[in-house]
Amino acid sequence: MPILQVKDVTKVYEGKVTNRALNQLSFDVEQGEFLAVMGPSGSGKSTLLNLISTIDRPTSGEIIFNDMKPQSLSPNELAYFRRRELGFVFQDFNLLPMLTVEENIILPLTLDQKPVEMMEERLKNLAKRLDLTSYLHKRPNEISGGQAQKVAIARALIHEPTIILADEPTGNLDSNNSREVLELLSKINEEKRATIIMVTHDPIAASFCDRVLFIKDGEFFNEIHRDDRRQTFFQRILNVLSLLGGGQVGDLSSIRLP
Ligand SMILES: Nc1ncnc2c1ncn2[C@@H]1O[C@H](COP(=O)(O)OP(=O)(O)OP(=O)(O)O)[C@@H](O)[C@H]1O
Repeated sequence: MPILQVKDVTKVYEGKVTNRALNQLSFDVEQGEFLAVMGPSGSGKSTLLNLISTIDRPTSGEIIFNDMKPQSLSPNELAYFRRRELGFVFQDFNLLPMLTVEENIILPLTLDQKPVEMMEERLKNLAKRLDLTSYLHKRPNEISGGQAQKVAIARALIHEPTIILADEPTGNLDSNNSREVLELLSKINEEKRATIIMVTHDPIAASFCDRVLFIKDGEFFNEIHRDDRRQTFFQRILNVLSLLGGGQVGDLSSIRLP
């Protein structure tokens, strides 16, 4: 039974010009999968994340989450559902500058008024696993971008969500920090069987996933599974991207992955 089902989802933005951002898109995500979503600019990736994260509603079609339809929830139930079931990782980290690293990480539990012992226990475990212990008392402006993204990942994990949604999580990082963050996401995915959906423009980032779903003009274009070495998977991702158009695949095809 898939953990997430996107069924015939269409999203039309009405305005002076009607814009069909997604058109009858369907796919499933299994528990424990690490899925990348790729597509040219304007292909509907952010729209899709907004629908999965219940920030917006489809015009038609359904999104089913663990056998449940979030669209049928009341606004209050929906806010709780989002806080409880989803973890978010953004390109620009979205840490609160006035809070310490530690306070940022436990924020989802603070908002849910969880017991202090639970917060301390989970914080201690995560900080150790993600190697954050030495800067827990610093503020976001006192740490590097790579460290900030690790803090954001810890915050996304602390309430043990059903799905982690990551929107270009390496978009603001250099290649070393990107690799560290992607290795961390892979480790969390493998060890905790956490389900991760990651939107990315970066084929190297996508090569860390189990599957890549490609969309074009709001429609399903292709999907490929990683059943071989990462280098081969990376080359296959580049092949699909070159069919999709709009990238600089030629510059990347000679890259050897570390
Ligand atoms: N709120 C909105 N109102 C009207 N049109 C929108 C809105 N949001 C997105 N669109 C349009 O829907 C289409 C898909 O946009 P979306 O942002 O989902 O693409 P994307 O694949 O995430 O692009 P990018 O990679 O550039 O972030 C685009 O044509 C965009 O202009």
